[in-house]
Amino acid sequence: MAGYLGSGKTTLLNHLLRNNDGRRIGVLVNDFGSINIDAMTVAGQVDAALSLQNGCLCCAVDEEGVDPMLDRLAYPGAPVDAIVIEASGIAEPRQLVRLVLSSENPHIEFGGMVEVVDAAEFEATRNRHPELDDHLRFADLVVVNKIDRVDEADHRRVLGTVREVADGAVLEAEHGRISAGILFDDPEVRDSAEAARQLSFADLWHDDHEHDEHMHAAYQSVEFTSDRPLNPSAFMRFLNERSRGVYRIKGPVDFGASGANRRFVLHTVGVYARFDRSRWPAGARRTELVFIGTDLDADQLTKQLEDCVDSDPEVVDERGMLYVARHLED
Ligand SMILES: Nc1nc2c(ncn2[C@@H]2O[C@H](COP(=O)(O)OP(=O)(O)OP(=O)(O)O)[C@@H](O)[C@H]2O)c(=O)[nH]1
Repeated sequence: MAGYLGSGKTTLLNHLLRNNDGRRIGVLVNDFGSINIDAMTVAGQVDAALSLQNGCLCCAVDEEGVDPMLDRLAYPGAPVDAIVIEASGIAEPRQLVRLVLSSENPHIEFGGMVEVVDAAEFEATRNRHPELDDHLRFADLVVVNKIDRVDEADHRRVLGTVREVADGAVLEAEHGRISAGILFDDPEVRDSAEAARQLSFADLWHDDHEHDEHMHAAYQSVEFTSDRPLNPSAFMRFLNERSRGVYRIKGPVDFGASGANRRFVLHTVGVYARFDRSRWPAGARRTELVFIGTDLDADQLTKQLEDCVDSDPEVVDERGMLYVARHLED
């Protein structure tokens, strides 16, 4: 997560921690001066936070320190489901994403780059920092925050400009209240002992805002399933041209004989796309994709995907599989 000084990164982070829907969220910040997650997580005291085993792991890191810190948070049976890295106001988001993507830790999956923008300061910030446009283009999700601080005309203008410049999905928010569901997968079902620990975390949390579920900025999810294989060329064309509101896509894809009857599990965030190849469990061979994003047109998406169904799945589409192979995990 990135954003200029005072845009509301910490506020958004605190909102996610409080409204985690049972997800255990670890936190990495590279500028402790700007973060006040809670008195219970004293700056840099990773071990103290770890010993709470409740999903909030705070530690001061510089960018070079990211990989070892990720290794400390992500391992089989780790106490967190998702990690939020908050870049300081001046950090270069690209560098941070490169570090996450280049992590060799098999338990790390890139979840997306979120850029937080202050709606009231947007134009002034953009004048002072023309590179903001680059950051908006690069972000997988832009959160236009502090909507309460602008009048309707400014609101419309700022949102219009952001939508024009940004390549990814755009959400508006007040006090960083977005739904955790757009960023994170559903929490795993845990045993009651762990659920109790999560509760004690919520109890510990110093909540100084009214909790109002209805204030969460909405996102949509659209599901597509097909028992008939998809044509790889058609599907890769669809992926390349997917609507910019699509923040994430995940799920298995059946490419039929073209994919040597294997299961290709797709995971996309913004423009990033990856396939993991595996075998189909008995009786479960079908394409089952979930699309998560903003401003999604469910009918259009469904129609586009139906058009990807292979009319001749026994004919091997080698060319299409070459495109798929570019996104295969090593
Ligand atoms: N009115 C209003 N104030 C907000 C909103 N979101 C955050 N703030 C306030 O804006 C100030 C800055 O918010 P932070 O969350 O600390 O911003 P930040 O991006 O973490 O700041 P740095 O870490 O300094 O870059 C705080 O006083 C917040 O309470 C919002 O949507 N509306």
